[in-house]
Order: sequence, then C-alpha cells, then structure tokens
Amino acid sequence: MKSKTNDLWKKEISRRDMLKISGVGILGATAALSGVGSAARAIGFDFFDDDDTADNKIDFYGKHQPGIATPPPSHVYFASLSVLIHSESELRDLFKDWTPIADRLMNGEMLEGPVGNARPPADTGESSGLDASNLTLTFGAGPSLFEKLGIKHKKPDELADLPHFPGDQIDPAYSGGDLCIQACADDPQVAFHAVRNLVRAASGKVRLKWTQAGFLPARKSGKPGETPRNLFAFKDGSVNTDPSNDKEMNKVVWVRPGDSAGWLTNGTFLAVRRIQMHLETWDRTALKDQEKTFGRHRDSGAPLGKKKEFDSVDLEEKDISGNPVIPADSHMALARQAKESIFRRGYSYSDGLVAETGAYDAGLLFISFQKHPKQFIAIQNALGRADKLNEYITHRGSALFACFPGIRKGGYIGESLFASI
Ligand SMILES: C=CC1=C(C)c2cc3[nH]c(cc4nc(cc5[nH]c(cc1n2)c(C)c5CCC(=O)O)C(CCC(=O)O)=C4C)c(C)c3C=C
Ligand SMILES: [Fe+2]
Repeated sequence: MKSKTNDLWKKEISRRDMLKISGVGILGATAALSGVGSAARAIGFDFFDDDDTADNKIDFYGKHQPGIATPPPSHVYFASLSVLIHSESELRDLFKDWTPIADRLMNGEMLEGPVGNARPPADTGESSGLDASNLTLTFGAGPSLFEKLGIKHKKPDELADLPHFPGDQIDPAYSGGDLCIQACADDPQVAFHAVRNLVRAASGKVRLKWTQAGFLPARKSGKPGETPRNLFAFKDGSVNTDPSNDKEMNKVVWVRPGDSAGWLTNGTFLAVRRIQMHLETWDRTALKDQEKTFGRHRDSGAPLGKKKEFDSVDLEEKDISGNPVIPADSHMALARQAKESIFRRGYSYSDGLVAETGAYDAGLLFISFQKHPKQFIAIQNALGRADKLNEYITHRGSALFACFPGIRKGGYIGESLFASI
C-alpha cells in the first residue's frame, strides 16, 4: 500500500498496516490474518486492502466479482477444482483464507509469510518482478459442491450439470467441478501464478480437477476496442451484451433479488465449454463457405451483404435467386433463433495435438455469463441441432458454476452463501 496509511483519519486501514502496527509482520499465515482482521474490526477500522496505486490493477472488492464485466485481459487460466472437505464451515474457512490472498494477488503483491531457508518460500515466486497485469480472480460453485458438503438445500434449482446437446463428445477430463477459479491477466504467468498459489494455500482442502489456459490477441498489438478474431480468423464478439451498460447487464447477466437463491443476488452463472475447432478442415474450406458458416464476412466482420461490422442484421433479406443472404443454418442466424441473450467472454486455446488423430487440439474455451443457465441452454440447443459450424467444431468439455456476488471490504468470498439458511 503506497498511499493509504494516512487514511487512518477516514477509519480505513490496510491489513498490511494493521499487521505492522500489531507487530505480526506483513501478511503472515492466513490464520494470523483473520485474527488481525477481527482486531481491526474490534477497534472500529474497516479493511481497505485495495492498492489503488498499483500498476495495472483491477479492484478486488465491489458489488460484483471482477473478471465478468471487467475488460478481458489477454490471457485466462481457468481451473476447476474438487473439494476434499466435507462441511460448510470448512468451506467458509477456506474462503476466508483465500480472500486476503486473492486481494494480494490482484494487487500484484507477493505472498509473504514465515521466512527461512529451511522452509518452502511463502510465494511460489514466478510472478516476482511482474505487476498486477490486470489480474482478476472469479470464484464459482458447481452443482456437486452442495451435495458433497451436505447443503443441497442451498443449491439453486437451476444449478445443475448442463444437459447433453446434439453432437456433444464430452470428455469427463474437461468437465464439471465443485469450485472454479477463473484467473484472467495480461501476463499468462501472472494468471497461472495466482491459481497455483490459491490451490497451494488450500492444500488438503481442494485439488485440481481440470485446467485450461487460453489467450486473446494482446490488447496492445491490436487497435483499441477492436473485436478480437478467433482461430477461424473471424471477429468474435461483434454482437454481445455490453458490460458497461448496467441496464443490459441487469437484464442478461446479474442475478437480481427474487431471480434465484437469495445468496446469489449480484452473482451470475458461468457456462464453460471446451470446444475443439478443426483447423485442418477449416483451412481447406473456400472463403465463401467459411463466410456462409458464420453469416458474416471474414475480413470486415460485417453481416453477409453488408459492409461494416456493426451494420444491422437482416435475416429476411433475399438474394436475386430468392435465397436468404444470411443462410438459415449459419451460426449467427441460429444463435438468434433462440431469442435469448448471454454475455460471451471466451478465449482461444491451443494445447498440442489430439493423440489419436495428430490434429491440433485447439479451439475456443467458450465462457458465457448469464443470470439463468436456460439462456445458454436455449442457444446451444438451437446451435447443436443445425449449426453449419458443427462441421468444424466438437464440444469436448462442459461445466456450469454459480459465481458468487462481489466481495465487500472486510468480507470474504462467498459470504452470502453462509449467511443464508
Ligand atoms: C451457446 C452459445 C454459443 C456457442 C457455444 C458458440 C460457439 C462458437 N461461436 C463461434 C464464433 C462466433 N460466434 C458468433 C456469434 C454468436 N455466437 C453466439 C453463441 C455461441 N457461440 C451468439 C449468441 C452469437 C451472437 C449472434 C448474434 O446475435 O448476432 C460470431 C459472429 C460475430 C459475433 O457476433 O460475435 C462468431 C464468429 C465459434 C468459433 C464457436 C465455437 C468454437
Ligand atoms: Fe458463437
């Protein structure tokens, strides 16, 4: 914290300052931290951990979790976890332990603890010298969590494994999970480091189930605000929910009071699909067929028959032979058929080869946020049945998580879940 110490007048104090004052040392063991937290609260101070002066830093605290409406940095490290604990109180302790760590990671700070050559360093260390890199950490709970912890009564009904969709070839190795951590950052090493250190701090309480790294074009190499291209070279995200528009986000993404379980208010549902894209087949496909597949021009991103990316889409328009200009089986036409909206925030991935075929194991780590999973399900049902794009893709991984509301200063991850009955 570079400048917040004199905010004592405002009754705000950082955990680090508090630790210094109490002589515990900077961010010691998390057990020590929670003790200091109570001490701080007891004398009337609120936490004020966010280091607003840190470089390239996103706020950890707020009404909604970061990593949803915040601009997507160029890398993701997505981790699905299995819990090894058995009770709600153990989960609460885990989230209390993770909170100051997540805050510190998002401030671009190294984890600190007891030192000495005879023990492993407190921080795994690979982000040493790197800044916060716009790291965001987003935490979610999968349907299986509630059963494992004996709290099925707290599971929102709509939080269930996604159904089987036509054409799915789902591999359990990339599916499900009790918890998820979505780490996004402009530096892939920062995203990886964050997950690694959170999982390490929870040793014996969670283990990794599956992970997936992903990427977007680096923000600094493209024109600002330009829609990124996917691995089929098409602009992906031209029509999407606008994360800066609160009205739209409230309609499409954020759970509002009465929409779901009360504890999920201001949270959302995260659907994730690991979708292999058959690059070899695509690269043998004529440009006009590629464009008919999406219903858009490749270079401009414009709807077929139009000039500019954001020109309006007219699915009724016919060519001189009376055929639709935008084919009815194009990805865009079918995605619209469901008349549902979602907020897409996916990343490309490339993971070596598929052993059996020697093909690229590359594609889209599709991630969407919506206030109810039925929004995603309706669109995927429409696509799964008839999408021309299905000739070029295979869905291989699938999971659904309920992402907690944002974390309040002085609070902890998932707090509302434990306050609910
Ligand atoms: C269930 C939801 C969706 C999945 C799964 C999905 C996979 C997928 N999409 C592309 C590439 C593009 N998608 C585009 C548009 C688009 N896609 C969805 C939903 C899913 N896509 C929606 C709701 C939309 C918007 C439709 C509209 O209202 O116009 C586009 C066009 C450009 C754009 O608007 O973003 C592309 C390109 C791939 C490659 C893929 C799986 C690998
Ligand atoms: Fe799409």
